[in-house]
Amino acid sequence: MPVYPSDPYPYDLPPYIVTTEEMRQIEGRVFRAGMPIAALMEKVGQLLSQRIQELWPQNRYPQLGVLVGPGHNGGDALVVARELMLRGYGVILWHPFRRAKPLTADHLRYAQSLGIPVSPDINDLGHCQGIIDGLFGFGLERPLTGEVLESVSQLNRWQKAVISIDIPSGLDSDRGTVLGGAIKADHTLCLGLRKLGLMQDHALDVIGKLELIDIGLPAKDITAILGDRPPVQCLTPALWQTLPLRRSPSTHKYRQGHSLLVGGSATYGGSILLAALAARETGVGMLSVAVPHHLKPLILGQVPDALVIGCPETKNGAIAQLPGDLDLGRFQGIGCGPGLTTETPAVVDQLLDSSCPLALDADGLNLLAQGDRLSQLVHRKAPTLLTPHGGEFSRLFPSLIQGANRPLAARQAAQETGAMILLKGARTAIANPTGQIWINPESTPALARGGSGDVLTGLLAGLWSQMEPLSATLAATWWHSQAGCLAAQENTVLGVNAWRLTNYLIPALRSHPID
Ligand SMILES: NC(=O)C1=CN([C@@H]2O[C@H](COP(=O)(O)OP(=O)(O)OC[C@H]3O[C@@H](n4cnc5c(N)ncnc54)[C@H](OP(=O)(O)O)[C@@H]3O)[C@@H](O)[C@H]2O)[C@@H](O)CC1
Ligand SMILES: Nc1ncnc2c1ncn2[C@@H]1O[C@H](COP(=O)(O)OP(=O)(O)O)[C@@H](O)[C@H]1O
Ligand SMILES: [K+]
Repeated sequence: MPVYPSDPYPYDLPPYIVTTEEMRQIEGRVFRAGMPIAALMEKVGQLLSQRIQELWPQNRYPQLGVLVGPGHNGGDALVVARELMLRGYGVILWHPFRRAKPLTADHLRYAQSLGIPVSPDINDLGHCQGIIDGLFGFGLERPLTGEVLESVSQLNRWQKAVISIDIPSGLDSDRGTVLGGAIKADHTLCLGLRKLGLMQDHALDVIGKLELIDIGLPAKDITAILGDRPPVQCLTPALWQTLPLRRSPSTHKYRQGHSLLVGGSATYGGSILLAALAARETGVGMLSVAVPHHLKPLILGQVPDALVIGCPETKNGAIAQLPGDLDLGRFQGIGCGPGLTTETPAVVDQLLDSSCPLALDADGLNLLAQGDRLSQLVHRKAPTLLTPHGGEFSRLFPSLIQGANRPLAARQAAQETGAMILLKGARTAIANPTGQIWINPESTPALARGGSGDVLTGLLAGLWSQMEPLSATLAATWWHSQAGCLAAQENTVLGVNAWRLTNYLIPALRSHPID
């Protein structure tokens, strides 16, 4: 199973993610330059037909139902319907609309001239093995209603195999929200460039497996529209090449970075251990772990190569303070938060006051949300990363409506705080203060369990001591989810506990050739 769908991006552009408006502007340049709309539609239809035949061989999918909308998404679907019929598939069209765009109307008329049946009744598609969804693409402007909505619900109840063209119909192509109702697709064949709405956590159950179909949009048209904007793009396997895997023979441990992890408590002893186990897989030269005194034997027992700093502790077994002689200037990457509890804000204040690159997670974030710490963050000079999951993000940034558009909310939070924001989720979004956004297109629900985030914090702390912070953050996020995917592949989606995840970090790394 390819862990990452092959990305047909031949023009070495970043794998951009676009808004509906940006897509329209790019396509507008192509049409103004002379590409006939009908020609592009025909090209798109041929590309889609080829891919659908690979996904749905005729012997297993002899009868196909095609949903034909009133716009060019419907036009695409009609080209596909005709081409598949000519290749021997049984095809029936569903088109309940009274009017359609001229090009779509022409294709409908031609399909009918070829004898392809058209019905306004969705039940006439009940015998089909597969449904191709060409109802709406990025032109959907308002919620589905009436008969269209009822038919979409009926179709979803059938639970047939569904391939959506460009976007599952009913989905808002920017926000990924459902407008009244939406087709639930097994595959979404996205045309040309990924739409922002397809990268939203809440849309994933509707999208199914997302594939990009290269329709030959010239790089010059893409960069003409996107070039001067802070890009929104996907993480890609190229990140494997950025990991610090090349070492000079003459290196020594002090040249491979020194990271510090701060956390752990009587209530939460394991999370800091998980972070430490992950940090050491990054090959960091030295790893220090500051924990309450009573946890020192636990860490030493499991991570004997770590320098464990036993800290004075509160009566509840949390860190009361960092040792006075701890020189934070020795560290090039600090990860603070796993299992910390919110008992001792002074620990976070001390780290925030330091000039160290700092990643705050879990209770480190909950303490940051208290008082005016967050508003002061913009004055911090050293690189700072916040790694909230949805709940922590809402506590930190209650005014930012992340639900509808998590990547844009992360961007706004980054611009407000001057920190990098890694908003964890099914499609983790990373934003930096200049407005750039990266979205991880590939992960696994196997990670949706306690401890997964602690492993990420360890990777971040370990890589921040060896790489430039942004590259380290992107690489850690990619590495973390790829390890999760590999672990799920070999242990089922239920078998990826955080401890096992730490044991899949090196196998995931090893499974990708390093040039
Ligand atoms: N541009 C190109 O040539 C290319 C485009 N491509 C393909 O075309 C898609 C974009 O095409 P599009 O712009 O025609 O929009 P699309 O989503 O097909 O239809 C929207 C239409 O539906 C209507 N409508 C809206 N809401 C409605 C509702 N709730 N209930 C009922 N009707 C509703 C609305 O009409 P209205 O009623 O608003 O007048 C509008 O006309 C794109 O996703 C890709 O697949 C690619 O092939 C590349 C080349
Ligand atoms: N449905 C999902 N699909 C993919 N990744 C997920 C999903 N749910 C959570 N994750 C990932 O799992 C990790 C969970 O982190 P977090 O909630 O902080 O866990 P904890 O703090 O308990 O360690 C994050 O990296 C997140 O991106
Ligand atoms: K569609």
